[in-house]
Amino acid sequence: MSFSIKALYDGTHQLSYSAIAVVSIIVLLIFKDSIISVLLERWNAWVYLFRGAHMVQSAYDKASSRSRPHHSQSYNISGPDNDHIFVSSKQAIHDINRAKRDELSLQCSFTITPSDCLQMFQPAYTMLGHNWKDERGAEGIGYVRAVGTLLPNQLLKIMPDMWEYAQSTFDKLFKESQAKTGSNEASAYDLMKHTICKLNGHMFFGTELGANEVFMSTVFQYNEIVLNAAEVLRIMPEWLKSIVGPLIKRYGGIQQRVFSMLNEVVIQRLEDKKNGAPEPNDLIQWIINTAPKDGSWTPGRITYEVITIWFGSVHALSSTTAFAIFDLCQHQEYIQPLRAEIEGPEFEALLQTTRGMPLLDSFIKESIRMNPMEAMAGRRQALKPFSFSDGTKLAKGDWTCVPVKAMLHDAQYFPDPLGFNGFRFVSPEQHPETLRTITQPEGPSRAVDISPNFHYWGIGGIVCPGRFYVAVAMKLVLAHILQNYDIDLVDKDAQQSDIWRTYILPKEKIQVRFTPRAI
Ligand code: HEM
Repeated sequence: MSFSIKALYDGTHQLSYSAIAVVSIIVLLIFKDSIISVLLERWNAWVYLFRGAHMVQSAYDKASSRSRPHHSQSYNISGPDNDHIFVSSKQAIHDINRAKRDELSLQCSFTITPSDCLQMFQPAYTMLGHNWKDERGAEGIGYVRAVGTLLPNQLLKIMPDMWEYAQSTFDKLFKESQAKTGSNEASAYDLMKHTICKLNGHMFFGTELGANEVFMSTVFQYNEIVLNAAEVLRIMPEWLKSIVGPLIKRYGGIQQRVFSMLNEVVIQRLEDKKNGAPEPNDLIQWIINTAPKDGSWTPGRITYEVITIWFGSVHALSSTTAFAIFDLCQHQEYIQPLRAEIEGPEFEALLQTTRGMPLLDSFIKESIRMNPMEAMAGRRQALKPFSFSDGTKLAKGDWTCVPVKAMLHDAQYFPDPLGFNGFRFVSPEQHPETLRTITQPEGPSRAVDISPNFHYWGIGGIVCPGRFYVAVAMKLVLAHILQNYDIDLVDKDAQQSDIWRTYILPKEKIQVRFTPRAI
């Protein structure tokens, strides 16, 4: 055996081992603080993968206990990809909103915009290598008008079909599950993923593809692959990613099939538009109509835009609806007043106006408040050094965001923050006699409203334009279930969510008993 540290080698291994040990201990003692902090940081970054949402909450609790109300201090949380400096005071959020475009990027952290794609979906391997420019707006934000203006404007027209799909899809899926398992018990999350996929399929892809069983089942599989594969790829070092990524890209030819089928429709639609043919009412068409006017987008580019919005929409909506089903099971006292609302004139008002059903709306908002599927919102990156009014500083490249879940569970904004008060967002006069719950001090509000305490839909310049559709889709699906089934959790004590990074997702294995009602 030979040693490279010759100076420590005196001919007897015994002595050289001891010398190395002594030197190592001295080095460790001198650099102990830095070594411990590096190890802790790395350790925390990995713990973050499994407990990110809890870490955000406990750091928020600590910071809040040190500060005056409404002045919560900022704090830093390290993740494997990057650190995040969390801010939550009104002033700090105001600082983010008034930041100039060259100070804080308007990149979007959620599931939809180009930068999300780059980080969350790993498009190089999950979207046939589509190369997005990593800046919101770099290639136009027509999609915001498509989803936030054209879709709500058309909701009234597409709602009768949505209602039809909500009913027929859920019942069909339930019967299939019943036939397979011989019982009324089924995974609520799985049922919601399929139901929402069908509902959204109609709104996104219209009659050509929305009603095409082959396309819809392929796009469902594609959804599952992208979300799971992208997370696996995100934690891999680059060299391993370059080996595993191409395998995912080729997996079953699914990406290619979805792309080709959709792209074919886009090409046909562009042709029809040139010829002045009547336009269908779906997201493919709205994206075509809001693409840059200079015609710089190829059919492929339009196809990718539709696919990206598709992923975020199905994933977020099915998780949120599954959580609402868990809440209905756990808080059975709300079922009777909600059924009364569905069976009364309010449901008709919803179908006539896309608005209405204040009790169900409040229940959904409370479910969202209790189970937001993300612990952080409003992520922005400092493009140059940036100072908040309270002195918190961001160096160039740092990320900042808002601890959305912790704020939704904070008593200074929501009385009885950890209690489920399904009708807290309607006025006390609207509370059914049998069920009086506490209300919000600021007065009634709707699930889609944005307010200084409710950052669930994003903050400042980037808020979810799909939220109007979300509210309608959830109301229709929940109304159908409430009207036609008694529901019940099979295991009332089971943990209902999984945490991955700062995402909080419903557990797939949670079974709900859907007992058809004799109506
Ligand atoms: C419950 C379901 C949903 C939740 C919780 C949700 C949440 C969000 C949030 C928090 C943002 C802002 C991102 C940020 O600040 O980092 C966002 C953006 C966005 N969402 Fe949603 N979303 C949902 C469903 C949908 C649906 C169904 C659609 C499409 C139909 C949609 C389309 C979009 C788009 C296009 C953006 C980007 C907005 C922009 O860049 O200005 N979302 N969403």
